[in-house]
Amino acid sequence: MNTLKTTVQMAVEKVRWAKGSSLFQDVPSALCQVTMFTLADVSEHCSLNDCWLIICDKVYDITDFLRQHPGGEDIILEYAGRDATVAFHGTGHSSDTVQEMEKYCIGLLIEHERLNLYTEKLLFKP
Ligand code: HEM
Repeated sequence: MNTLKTTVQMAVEKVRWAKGSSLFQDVPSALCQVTMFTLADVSEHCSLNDCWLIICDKVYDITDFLRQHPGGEDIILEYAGRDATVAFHGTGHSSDTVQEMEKYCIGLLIEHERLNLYTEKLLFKP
């Protein structure tokens, strides 16, 4: 796996995301570690038993949730291993879901491969 995780990157990301996202709220900064993934990393997790998605540049491992998804597992599997931002927001998920899903977040997309860094702010915190 090509996972990139360096001290400098983690420090920069921590500050950025603490400002713009609920991801690290209430997490003591000394314990705050951000794992970076490339698109290639994420693409390796594209099956029913190992399913990652990218939504707003965050990486989610939803393997444990997949079979309980109210919209069905097939619709998510179409996006397994890749970016599902537009599909996720296009299907009008509730704000409760947006908060709850943070427990599945395992890290961030590496900066130069991001598309939607500020989208979360625009969509969820008008
Ligand atoms: C982390 C990823 C996801 C989570 C945690 C999630 C969770 C949920 C939840 C809790 C609902 C019930 C409605 C609500 O409260 O929002 C729902 C509905 C739905 N989801 Fe997702 N979802 C995810 C990704 C996706 C993706 C990528 C799609 C692709 C199009 C999708 C399509 C749908 C559809 C179509 C419904 C409506 C089901 C219905 O009302 O019959 N979801 N999802």
